[in-house]
Amino acid sequence: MRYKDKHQLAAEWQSLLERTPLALRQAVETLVESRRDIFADHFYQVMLEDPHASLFLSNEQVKNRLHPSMQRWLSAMFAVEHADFESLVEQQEKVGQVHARIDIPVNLVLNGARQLKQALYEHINSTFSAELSSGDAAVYVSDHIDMAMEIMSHAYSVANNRNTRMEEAYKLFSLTQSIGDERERQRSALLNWENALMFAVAAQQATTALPRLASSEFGLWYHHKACHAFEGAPEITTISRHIRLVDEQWLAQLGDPDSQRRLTALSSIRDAARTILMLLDDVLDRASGLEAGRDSLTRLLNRKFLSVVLSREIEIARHSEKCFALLMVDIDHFKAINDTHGHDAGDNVLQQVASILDRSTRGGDYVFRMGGEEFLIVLVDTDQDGSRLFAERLRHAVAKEPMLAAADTLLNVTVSVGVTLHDGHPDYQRSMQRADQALYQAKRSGRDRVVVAAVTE
Ligand SMILES: Nc1nc2c(ncn2[C@@H]2O[C@H](COP(=O)(O)OP(=O)(O)OP(=O)(O)O)[C@@H](O)[C@H]2O)c(=O)[nH]1
Repeated sequence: MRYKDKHQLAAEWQSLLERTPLALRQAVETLVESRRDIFADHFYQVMLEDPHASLFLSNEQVKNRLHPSMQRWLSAMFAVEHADFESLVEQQEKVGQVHARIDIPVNLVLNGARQLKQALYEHINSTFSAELSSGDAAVYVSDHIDMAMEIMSHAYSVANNRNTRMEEAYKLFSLTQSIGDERERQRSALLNWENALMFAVAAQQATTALPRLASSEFGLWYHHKACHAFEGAPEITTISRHIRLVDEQWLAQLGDPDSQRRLTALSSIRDAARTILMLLDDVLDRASGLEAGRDSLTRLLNRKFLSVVLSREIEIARHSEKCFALLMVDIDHFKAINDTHGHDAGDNVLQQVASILDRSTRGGDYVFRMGGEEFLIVLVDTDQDGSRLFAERLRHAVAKEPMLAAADTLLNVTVSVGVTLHDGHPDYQRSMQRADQALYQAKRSGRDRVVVAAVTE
């Protein structure tokens, strides 16, 4: 069932607000505005005492940024006038998405909300005058925070499910890197089943003893691995339907006393096997290219697995002395290569640069093609000096290798590199932005250079 849309949530929130008398809302707004720093302080103090929560909050940058944003959130939540409830809903969704990206457990978020409510109740009780019901104010505060939590939790679970599916797909992809071998193996497994079936038919075996496609070597691989790895692909539903048709309909019809019907069944089975092979080829073709995680031109990882990789590296960095660096690498004046020598020449250059990046990195590093002529290297187990040195070596390696753009065209190509170290902040998008800015600076200051972004506390 679909969850309420933004419009419904906004309307629900508005009616919640309108149930509370204006004077009471005004009093809560005044209280929140005058003490929002106290509430934010209380929140951090209590949460930092929780060893699980402090993993996410103890970083200096989190404190510096989240403290003011928590205060802004409180002000927005308890404003008397809300010009636009949909944007209030969107704000909560964004918070939920950040929580998912950071991978903060939902119980910690709920605990945080409870702590805030507690602090608000205490201040309401101690400051409200007799003519304003502190009980009603507490209900109002509680309903509002619950509403925000409901929206955050939904956004969190949507994003979290996506992350989990991505992670599983990534693991499977790493396990089944050799799509070519798999294709051949399953192709012959399906043909083996077909041969075994023909043999059994020729030997006039009872229909109940005929080999079922679903329990054949191919059927088992398909059910246990392919369905999982390629979940959601349209071909999967059709292949499953064909397997069912074969097992439940055509095999039974092979025992029909009418020879014409038996022949029809045999040819239907053959057609079904051909269709399955064809559809499987389509799925595997896509899997060996872009969708499985590798960019089809350069064979580098494509950015869809970036969040899986960075979340894991952040988790590793949390428990180790060593850090990782992000290197944003961009080919200089690439458009001019395309414009002067053609798109194919551009593609050749992209492949050669990608190959240098791949060769220059160690087994534990990751190289992504972010799109166009931009690449991202996740350099593991490094520090500021190490990552700068690596980036400089990479820049030299590209500059000194003439690129074969076409049979008779050798080009000198350079790259600009923006480098940054992961700063301990649980949200990797911040480091990505820093690397981007460093790259921008490298471009602005003349290209063919490395700029290392300082990690500011
Ligand atoms: N051949 C080829 N070109 C691509 C591909 N993807 C993107 N491009 C082209 O890459 C060019 C990138 O140009 P810009 O973003 O202007 O950058 P630039 O010319 O490298 O300039 P600077 O980055 O500022 O040094 C565009 O012309 C894109 O069309 C691809 O897969 N193959």
